[in-house]
Amino acid sequence: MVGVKTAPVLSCSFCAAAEPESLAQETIIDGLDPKEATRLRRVRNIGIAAHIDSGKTTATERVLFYTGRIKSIHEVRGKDAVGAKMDSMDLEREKGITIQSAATFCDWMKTENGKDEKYHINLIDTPGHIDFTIEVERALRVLDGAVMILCAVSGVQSQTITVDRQMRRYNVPRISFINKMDRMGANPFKAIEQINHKLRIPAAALQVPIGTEDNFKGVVDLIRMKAIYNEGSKGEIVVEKDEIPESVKALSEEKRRVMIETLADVDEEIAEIFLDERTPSEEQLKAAIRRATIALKFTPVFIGSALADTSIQPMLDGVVDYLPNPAEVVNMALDSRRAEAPVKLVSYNSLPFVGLAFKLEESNYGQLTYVRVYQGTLRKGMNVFNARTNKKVKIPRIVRMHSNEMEDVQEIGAGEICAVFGIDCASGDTFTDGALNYTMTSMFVPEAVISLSIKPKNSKDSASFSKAMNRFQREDPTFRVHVDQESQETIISGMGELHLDIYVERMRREYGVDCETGQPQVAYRETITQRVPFDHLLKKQTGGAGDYARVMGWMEPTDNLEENYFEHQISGGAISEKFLFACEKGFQSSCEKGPLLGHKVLGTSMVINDGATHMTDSSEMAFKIATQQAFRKAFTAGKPQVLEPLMKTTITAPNEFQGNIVGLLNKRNAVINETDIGPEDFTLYADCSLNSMFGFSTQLRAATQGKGEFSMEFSHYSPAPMQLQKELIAKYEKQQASRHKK
Ligand SMILES: Nc1nc2c(ncn2[C@@H]2O[C@H](COP(=O)(O)OP(=O)(O)OP(=O)(O)O)[C@@H](O)[C@H]2O)c(=O)[nH]1
Repeated sequence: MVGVKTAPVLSCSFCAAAEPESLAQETIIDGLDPKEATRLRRVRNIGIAAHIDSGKTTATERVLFYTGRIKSIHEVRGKDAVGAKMDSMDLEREKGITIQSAATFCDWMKTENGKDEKYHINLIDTPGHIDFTIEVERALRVLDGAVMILCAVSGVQSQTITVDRQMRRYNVPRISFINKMDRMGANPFKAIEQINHKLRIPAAALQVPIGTEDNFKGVVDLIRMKAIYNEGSKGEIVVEKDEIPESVKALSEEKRRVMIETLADVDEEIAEIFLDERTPSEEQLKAAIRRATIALKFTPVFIGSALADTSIQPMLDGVVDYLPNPAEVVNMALDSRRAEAPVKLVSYNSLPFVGLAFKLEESNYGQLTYVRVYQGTLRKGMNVFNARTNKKVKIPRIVRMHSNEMEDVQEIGAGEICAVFGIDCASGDTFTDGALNYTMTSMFVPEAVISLSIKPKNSKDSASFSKAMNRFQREDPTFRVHVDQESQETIISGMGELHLDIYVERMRREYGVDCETGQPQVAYRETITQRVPFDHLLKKQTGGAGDYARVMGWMEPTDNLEENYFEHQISGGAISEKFLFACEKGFQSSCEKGPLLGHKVLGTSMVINDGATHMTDSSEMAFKIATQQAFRKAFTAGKPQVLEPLMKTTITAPNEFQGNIVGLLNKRNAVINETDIGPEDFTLYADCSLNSMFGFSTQLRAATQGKGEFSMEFSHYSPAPMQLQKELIAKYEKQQASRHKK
């Protein structure tokens, strides 16, 4: 069985088109040329994703140290004030949070059957905070597997649930690592129980801890039944002992049984062995764990403490043993020459090149584009085609990234990740060598839900301000900038307050521009609820050439609240193609700023089915304006309403606070969809309007003695309560009136 990796939009059509049988044929590594197979077998592209502060960066620091990529370990917010390698931005080091995902690579020597085998691991450390979720999305889009880190005390937290959703969206197999075993109250089995029940993915420990908290010394490997300890000042020496300490012998036997039982539920071979009451061999167990993990049916769980330098190396062995190599994941593209038919990409160096630009970053040497090579080889000096723009570009320089440092390389093979300089493109563009016309589906970009007005305090900084805005927008598809035509204010929008704050701060630090910002605003939408016919004539005769355009048709709500739609049904040539195009432009620009509040229009369609043109007075401008005027009139007559963003909200807290939290949510008119009550903690899933969630974190803290936490993710737009609509409209009208007076 193989994992099929697609972006969400196309997953259904791909699943329908791709029979598992035929997929398997082309992706079984043994079918490849033996040299390619050996190379690919030793490559892993993985990401590390988790709830905020679970220890992703701390664990990555150990991985880099043990694989020899860095010479010493520096802690996140450590006393030496250096900061972890992967948090390379000053702001990240100060705040101790990861903002941008950082890519690196390392080689891991694994001893197999007494022989040392070298594995090449491309690794991306992603941010935990929901506001930087696009970084996780784009990493998961191009990675073949992931390590999901959980805290041994907190277990599955609100953001773990979001990360879980993202991993499912891109069909990413995962191993789990329960970190912070040295903390007071550490309980890995509670966390495993939560993975099973809250995330609903079968999980079982492959290890049992030897001691906990201050006494955490190592782990028992349940497959080989050996004790594993770390020695040396930084845990760099792994010591294996056949002797399992008496204190954990019974627990190890019990958890080994649980591991086999869990595997028997998800793997046929182990199920048979289990039913025959035989004992599976080490090889059988490892093969079953690998099969089930890659098939997304199971997650093996490792246990350790990154800060205490304990049991990181076995987790790295787990990456190699249980996460897929690039040939074991099916990646699909669409063939534009064959009506966008789905095609499988094969990680063969000798095939025509196909790569995906998944992340852009401004560096001191120009724009850096991260590329995942899915097929063929990317060589320095070669010409590649951007499938979106059809433009040819030469690849001047290829580097492998090591956080903010880079290493030049001549070429990069299929299944690998690199960065290139000097190509102009957008995030999500597909590149090919021109022989193929393939495009890859791009990643899911969540809606921006918060906006604020911004301007430089000092007008002399305008040029740097624009430069920074352009750069941030190119790099981050969830960060948007526009100028409000009426107020002439620059408005930035993004995923949350922290997201926008970070950009304001980066503007100051990286470009020396201090900014003034307005109050954060919710990104409302406007829509109509009724079908309205229109017949609008624009006619101006003021001497000389006049303006003439007549447009007829109707406007109505669309079935979904996801987009707007324009169509013309003109047959007799009453309006020419050129003018119809101007009408469409008029419609699009009207949708940018709705009549009710000046927010974007959503879920509205316009059909033009008749009209009139004047021989001399009609122009594109006249038709554009006529359409805008018709839009305004029809929209106002179509019982318009304000839509507000509803957020999928996940809250976790100890059980005793359930009443308080339900009270808080009721006050906000939230819809509680589900509550999971565990032995100590509960998780509550609700839809809340973003507007009602300002200040929620402070109230949640107060209501739970600081023990509750929550995360929010945009879900959909829904009509705002009548009272709020009235207030918002009245406020907007007042603003408009005072603007016109001025
Ligand atoms: N006790 C203990 N603390 C740890 C461990 N691992 C990490 N920490 C601490 O937890 C805090 C967060 O660690 P990070 O590595 O920054 O976590 P992160 O998941 O990368 O954080 P974000 O990227 O901001 O989400 C830091 O203060 C670490 O020192 C551990 O094994 N034990």
